[in-house]
Amino acid sequence: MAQIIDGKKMSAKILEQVSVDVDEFKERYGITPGLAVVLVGEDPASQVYVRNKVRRATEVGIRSFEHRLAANVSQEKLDSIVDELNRNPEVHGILVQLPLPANLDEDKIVDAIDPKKDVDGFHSLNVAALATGKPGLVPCTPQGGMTMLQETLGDLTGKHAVVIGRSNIVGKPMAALLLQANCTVTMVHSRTRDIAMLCRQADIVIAAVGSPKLVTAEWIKPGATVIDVGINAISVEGARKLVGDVDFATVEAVAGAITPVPGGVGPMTIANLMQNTLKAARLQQPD
Ligand SMILES: Nc1nc(=O)c2c([nH]1)NC[C@@H]1CN(c3ccc(C(=O)N[C@@H](CCC(=O)O)C(=O)O)cc3)C=[N+]21
Repeated sequence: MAQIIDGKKMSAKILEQVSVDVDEFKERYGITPGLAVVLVGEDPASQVYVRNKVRRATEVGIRSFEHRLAANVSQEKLDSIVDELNRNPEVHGILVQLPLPANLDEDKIVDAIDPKKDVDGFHSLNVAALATGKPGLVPCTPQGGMTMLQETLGDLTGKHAVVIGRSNIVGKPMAALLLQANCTVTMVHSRTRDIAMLCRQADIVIAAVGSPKLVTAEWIKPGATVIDVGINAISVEGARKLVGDVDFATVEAVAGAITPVPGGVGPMTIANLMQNTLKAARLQQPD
């Protein structure tokens, strides 16, 4: 039976520290860190995430600014809101909830955010910084996965990590962080031949594809650490259920350690968002 890596507990610890650090920041600069969340459209899952982010922000003493826009908002309108948030000195972090409706240009909006306020770490300059090992804002979900790995395994040097999925928001930044931590990194994706064979060689498996229960016990080397980034809403006997990309029930029996869904990477993402907001607020102070 695998050790369950408790993202709820781990994120609570991070949030406690952020709360202390926010107090210190307020004391030092006389400023409250601010996070703006922009939500376009009415996707119910997105609304849940945004509500959670706002709640956590309040808990740690970060002021939040919510912008809810109709799904048919124009690119110009969205651009002008981002521009206004860039210039607002009370806003230190800006998050535009993705995905955006198809008529909007996601890359353009993300690159319009001031890189110092880019708490998602999605701006081209932050992507470049991560790829070249320079300081910058790091994407929250991959950072959360790394914290879970380091808390569980300690030093990751020499470990073979297989990342399933090559998205810009999880797979690629995750691979960059693992590489930075001296792992040997293999990336596998929909066009990879024999994913199962490659995964079985991994000390660490990161599942980030958005395919419910894709990873089964036969893919996992006994004792390996499994980080499940998938958040898939499925319907079980008419009820909405959240499952990951990993078939938890079977994999748990072989893995050495595993993250659950819910209660795994999700809460870590939000904790890191708060950490990034404070980091961004510091970056924007003169000294
Ligand atoms: N610009 C942008 N940045 C994001 O970081 C971003 C985004 N867009 N779009 C959507 C995804 C998804 N995401 C989640 C965050 C927390 C949980 C989370 O805390 N989940 C809880 C359960 C929540 C529930 O019950 O639905 C858990 O796993 O335990 C889930 C998903 C951030 N995202």
